[in-house]
Amino acid sequence: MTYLLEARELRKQYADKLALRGLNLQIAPGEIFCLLGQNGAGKSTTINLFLGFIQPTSGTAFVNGLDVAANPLEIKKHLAYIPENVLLYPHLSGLENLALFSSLAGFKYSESELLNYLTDAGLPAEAVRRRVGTYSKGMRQKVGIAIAVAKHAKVLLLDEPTSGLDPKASNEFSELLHRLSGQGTAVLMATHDIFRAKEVGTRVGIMREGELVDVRPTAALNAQELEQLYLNYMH
Ligand SMILES: Nc1ncnc2c1ncn2[C@@H]1O[C@H](COP(=O)(O)OP(=O)(O)OP(=O)(O)O)[C@@H](O)[C@H]1O
Repeated sequence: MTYLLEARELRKQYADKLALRGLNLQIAPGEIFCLLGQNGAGKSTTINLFLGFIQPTSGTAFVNGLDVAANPLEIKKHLAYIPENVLLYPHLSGLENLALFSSLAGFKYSESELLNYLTDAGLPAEAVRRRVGTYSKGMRQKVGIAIAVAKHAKVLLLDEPTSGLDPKASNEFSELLHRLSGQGTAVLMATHDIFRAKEVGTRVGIMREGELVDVRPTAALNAQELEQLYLNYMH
């Protein structure tokens, strides 16, 4: 099987900090893998290596079977990145942002198709023509998801996507992820939210000091057991 995301002995040394110590990870289509770990554990470094934002010191990150370092442009077609604060053009509407980003990815849609993507992602109809500068964080996340779906991204990389969202928005976000994973999208999500990880993830991985110290299928744990497991590793 071709994994949509794979890390082989991935290492990242910053000037004076070994941030990732030989990560091995495989994420299949339809999986939602949640990375848990304290501040500084190496979660964002992992995501940034898959995005090609930074270069590995050694080892390889693969997206859809392609070495990220050797195919920096090609892999971007397969990826959508949703950070805590989705970066959009604030002076453009949600509709205009979606039109712009999907055309940059090579897709031209009619207005009604664009509207469908936005409403499917849960953006209220009243907001679609409003400037993004007036949107809440949850609304920007929804535009981010609409962009991911419109560009047919096979992989979603999420860094703290639900941090600061209210419970309803966070729950809607989880439902969207479930829907996308049902269609075969692979998701890697860094989060501090153990409850959300248990609820949305198919597997959770616990990172400590640049190492993946435990990986579990979420179905095998309840939220309390997961919290206990996490805390045990943090001592
Ligand atoms: N550009 C950089 N230069 C030097 N050190 C860095 C750099 N980026 C990250 N680090 C260090 O690498 C380690 C891993 O950082 P990383 O951001 O991956 O952690 P994280 O698990 O995402 O943390 P958080 O939960 O706070 O986002 C930390 O010790 C951090 O200080």
